[in-house]
Amino acid sequence: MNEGGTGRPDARTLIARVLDPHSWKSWDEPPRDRAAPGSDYAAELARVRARTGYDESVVTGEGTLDGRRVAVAACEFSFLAGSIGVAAAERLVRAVERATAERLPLLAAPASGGTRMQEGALAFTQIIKITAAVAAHRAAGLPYVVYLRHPTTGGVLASWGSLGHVTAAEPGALIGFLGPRVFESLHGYPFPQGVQVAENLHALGLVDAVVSAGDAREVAVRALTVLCAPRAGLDPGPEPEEADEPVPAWEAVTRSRRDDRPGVRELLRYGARDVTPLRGTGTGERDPGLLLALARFGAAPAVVLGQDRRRQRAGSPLGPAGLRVARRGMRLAGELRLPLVTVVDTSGGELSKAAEEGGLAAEIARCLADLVMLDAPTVCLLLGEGAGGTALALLPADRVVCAQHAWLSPLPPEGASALLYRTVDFAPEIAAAQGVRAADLRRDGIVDRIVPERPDAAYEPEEFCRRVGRTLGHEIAGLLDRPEGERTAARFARYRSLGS
Ligand SMILES: CC(C)(COP(=O)(O)OP(=O)(O)OC[C@H]1O[C@@H](n2cnc3c(N)ncnc32)[C@H](O)[C@@H]1OP(=O)(O)O)[C@@H](O)C(=O)NCCC(=O)NCCSC(=O)CC(=O)O
Repeated sequence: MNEGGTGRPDARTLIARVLDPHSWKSWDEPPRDRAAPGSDYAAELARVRARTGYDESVVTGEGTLDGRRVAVAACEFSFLAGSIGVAAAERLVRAVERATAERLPLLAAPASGGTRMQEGALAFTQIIKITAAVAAHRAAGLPYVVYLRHPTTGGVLASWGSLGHVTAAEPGALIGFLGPRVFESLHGYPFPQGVQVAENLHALGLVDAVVSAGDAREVAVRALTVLCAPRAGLDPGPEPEEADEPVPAWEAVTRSRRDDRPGVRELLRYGARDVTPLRGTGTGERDPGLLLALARFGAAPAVVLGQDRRRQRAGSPLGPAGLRVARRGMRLAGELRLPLVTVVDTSGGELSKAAEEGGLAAEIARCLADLVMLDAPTVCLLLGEGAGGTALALLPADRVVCAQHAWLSPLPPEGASALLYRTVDFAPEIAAAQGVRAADLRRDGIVDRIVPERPDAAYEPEEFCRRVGRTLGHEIAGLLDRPEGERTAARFARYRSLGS
């Protein structure tokens, strides 16, 4: 076991820690060096090979992870800083192509100084073929999970390091495009501290998690349990219970606003399993009001994107970034043909200069468009409040499930009252007149199923969340058993016929 005196595992040690014991099989063939015989570079390669026991900066192969066959590509930093020349790139690309051909999920663990300087421009362009191979793997609907290790820089971060469906990073790892040593030599002063650090990238929504090498196995197992879950033949369980007693509209509105009403976090805690939270857009934007996660409801896998009412109330109203996070979830679901569960629970979107300038209305439009067009089974859960365009943005699913006291309305009832009568006093009457309740929504073909509250989700949060989880699992299993074309045609017909 070589920790290189850094406390960080080398490539082989990391692979042995993550995969099932004795399951590793190398795919590596001897590298075809670009170094001219007798050159300094050839001598350097020979020295590094003798010193490290690695024949190149990249190690590839397969093994099992909790019994599941996976392909693996990892960098070895002690070998010329994990830099990527033609031979390393060729090895990497062959492994990605083999993973695609054999329909294996791919785990990548880069740690690199980027393009290998000794090989110049041709090495630089290898980034393209690596990216193309990873893109083709993803386009084949196969999961790609990345663990960014210390340090990951340059063209490696700008290609296979940044293309994961899920991306974790090593604690304290230096992760940045520009090598800080290069920056300092060029400019004469150091690059700002605390920028190119895993924790900062996590805070900003550029990576999903910061995970020690010791915990990487568990995180990968959990993510793949969802990403690789069967997409057909799931047991839908018994027919879920339904609520048939309509409640007065204003009662539903007031109950939906209780502080102790369970939200999307409680739903994931009590009603789901194998939850992997994802962070932000993955491209540097986040919004605490929108939670994104992988999870399972019973056996049914899902990408969950949920409006977190508590976070919204605590000063993070749902803005355009939140809807861009939601659209990341939609892309993930579409690419991997994973069922999508959207959770609506919002008293309305952010009303501010920043939200307007950030394109809130346009993001609502793009969410609606992405969701109605999505090539994946979709279920919407109306969980509580459902006011305005940011609620509607997550609604148009194949199936819509509504909690008994949830509601949907173009504005909060107080806003509608103010709009019509210049006072909020008529909110209860307006709520009743606008047909916002679960029973009204079902009558109008907007909702398919109402989940009972006994008598209020706030009184029975755990049991209510389990009931909702069972209902979502049932709906997903039913959708997965329908041919995709039929499912999307039905979705179109459903929303085309609203009101007609
Ligand atoms: C990655 C690092 C932060 C690691 O710093 P450390 O202090 O841990 O290690 P170090 O700098 O001593 O590097 C270890 C050894 O690897 C060598 N080394 C580092 N990066 C290399 C590279 N890309 N090609 C060839 N050798 C490289 C160093 O010269 C050194 O050699 P020796 O031990 O013999 O002294 C730093 O090396 C660095 O800033 N590298 C440059 C990163 C970068 O800007 N890459 C962009 C490349 S162009 C690219 O990738 C394309 C693009 O940007 O789009």
